[in-house]
Amino acid sequence: MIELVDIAYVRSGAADLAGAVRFATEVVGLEHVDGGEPGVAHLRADGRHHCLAFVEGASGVIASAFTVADPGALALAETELETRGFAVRRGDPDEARSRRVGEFVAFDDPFGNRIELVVGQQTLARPVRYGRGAGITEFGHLCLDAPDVAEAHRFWSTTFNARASDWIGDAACLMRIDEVHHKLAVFRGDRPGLCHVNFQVAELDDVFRNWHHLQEHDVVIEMGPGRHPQSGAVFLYFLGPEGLTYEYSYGVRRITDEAAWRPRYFDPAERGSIDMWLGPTQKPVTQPQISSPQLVPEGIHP
Ligand SMILES: O=C(O)c1cccc(O)c1O
Ligand SMILES: [Fe+2]
Repeated sequence: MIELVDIAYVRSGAADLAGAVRFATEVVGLEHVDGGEPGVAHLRADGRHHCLAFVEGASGVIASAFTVADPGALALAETELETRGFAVRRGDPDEARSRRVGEFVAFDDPFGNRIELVVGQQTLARPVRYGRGAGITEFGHLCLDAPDVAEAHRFWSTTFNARASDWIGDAACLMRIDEVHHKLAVFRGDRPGLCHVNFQVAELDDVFRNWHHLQEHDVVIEMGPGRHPQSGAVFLYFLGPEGLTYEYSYGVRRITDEAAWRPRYFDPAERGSIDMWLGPTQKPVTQPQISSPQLVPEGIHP
């Protein structure tokens, strides 16, 4: 079993790189860390050098990354994935540099989501220069799509150390890799892709201030403000450029008594199973996984 220590970043293709960066900084509130790398923009939310990278090119998610403990753990992970029949590719030094990691490997999950396992993700010592006072405190979680959520849970909980914290029937599984209620979620969707990236905010008020700010800037609100009964977080989903859905949330549950926690099974047909405030619900837009032919420069295919 491979131990995931944390989420690291999402890498996403942007047809309009400047527009994606403008939205991520001025609307979402992230910092643009200028890495002097043409065609790549790094966005920062917390101590990590970045948790979101836009790469100029076709829109779509390129990869979602998780941290493992150290190079030894990464080498073991590589072997373990190969033993389980996955094609694994080691990133080359230029690719690792662009990701601000020491080393990484890439593979596709059983549903076609490109996953990267990394070690040595850079931390920046200086405080985050948030693009706007949205109240962001950290990169909270990422959510992938898969056609079979139970199968996705089986994959993440047997190959990796992910544990189900809660289920929304066969529509979603929320999984933890540390005390946070979930750092990884899988939503049911026909095709692989990134359902959303989540940023935690400091106060309840931030969610509502951000809601007004988004409305003033004509941003498409996909769902919320509402409260998820699973993590207990107050949330707001909204659609950014390039088909990327962002979520702000406040007040995510921490599971401190690991042995005592039992996952709950919410009924997706119950009104309120995703929003206790019974707001209008719709599945957030998924940013499709970039298909492998377009991935050649970035991809794992020889
Ligand atoms: O925070 C949650 O509990 C949650 C529940 C359903 C869907 C989500 O995206 C969530 O973040
Ligand atoms: Fe979420």
